[in-house]
Amino acid sequence: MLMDIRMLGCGSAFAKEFYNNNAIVYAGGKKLLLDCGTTAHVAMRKLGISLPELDGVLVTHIHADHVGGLEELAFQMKFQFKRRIPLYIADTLTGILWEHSLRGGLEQEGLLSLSDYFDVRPLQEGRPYEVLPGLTAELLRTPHIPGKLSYSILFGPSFFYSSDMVFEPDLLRQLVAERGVKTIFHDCQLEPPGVVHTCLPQLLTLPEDLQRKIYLMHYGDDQPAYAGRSGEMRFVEQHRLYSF
Ligand SMILES: O=c1ccn([C@@H]2O[C@@H]3COP(=O)(O)O[C@H]3[C@H]2O)c(=O)[nH]1
Ligand SMILES: [Zn+2]
Ligand SMILES: [Zn+2]
Repeated sequence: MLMDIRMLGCGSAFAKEFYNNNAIVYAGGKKLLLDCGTTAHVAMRKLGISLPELDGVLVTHIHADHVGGLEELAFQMKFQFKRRIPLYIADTLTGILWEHSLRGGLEQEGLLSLSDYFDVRPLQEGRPYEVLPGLTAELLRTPHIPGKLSYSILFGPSFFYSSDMVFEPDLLRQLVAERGVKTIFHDCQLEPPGVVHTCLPQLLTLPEDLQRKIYLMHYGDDQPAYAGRSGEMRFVEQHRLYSF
């Protein structure tokens, strides 16, 4: 077994029935928090996961449903648990995360940078890094919002986790054909048009053998109405443990 993954939430940014689309990745007996949105701390509490259990946090891009819980993570780790947790993030995003998102809350006398709170591990796109024992993560820049950096992740040899991204059918085909990807967790806006996300009707145009590899996440509160309407693709269930 390569890795396990449990979504803390599968909801879109504004979903109220589902938590933010964040996850815990398990490998080698360790835990990686994958994005840390506004609802991440409540969702972890529901699952009985306490912050000292985390062995790292990886951030895909800077939207509140993916980074809105980082201030609490930083403060709790700094002052309550007295630990600098590894923060894996694209090298292009470290400055933006601090200057445009976290600095307002975290900066104080003696604490002037991201590194004062986190053990920052900048990742270069296209290179694999060991983020948990025996598990690598490779960032792939994928399009989301015009002018905004966002990175999807290839875990190990065969698990692709989309960040928020627009429909990129050629990339999905290439990942399977050339990179050996066997499983894809993909964001999915249920109703078109897919302007900054991939929407379900677009994913339904993919060939069935590719659809069978895809699990849908980052969906809206109306997801139950789509049961049986996702072709060969399955919806990820939040809090369920998946092994790949
Ligand atoms: O140009 C824009 C920018 C943003 N948005 C909305 O804001 C949300 C931010 O989080 P998200 O990336 O999960 O989803 C985004 C969309 O729902 C949008 O519709 N168009
Ligand atoms: Zn999002
Ligand atoms: Zn986003």
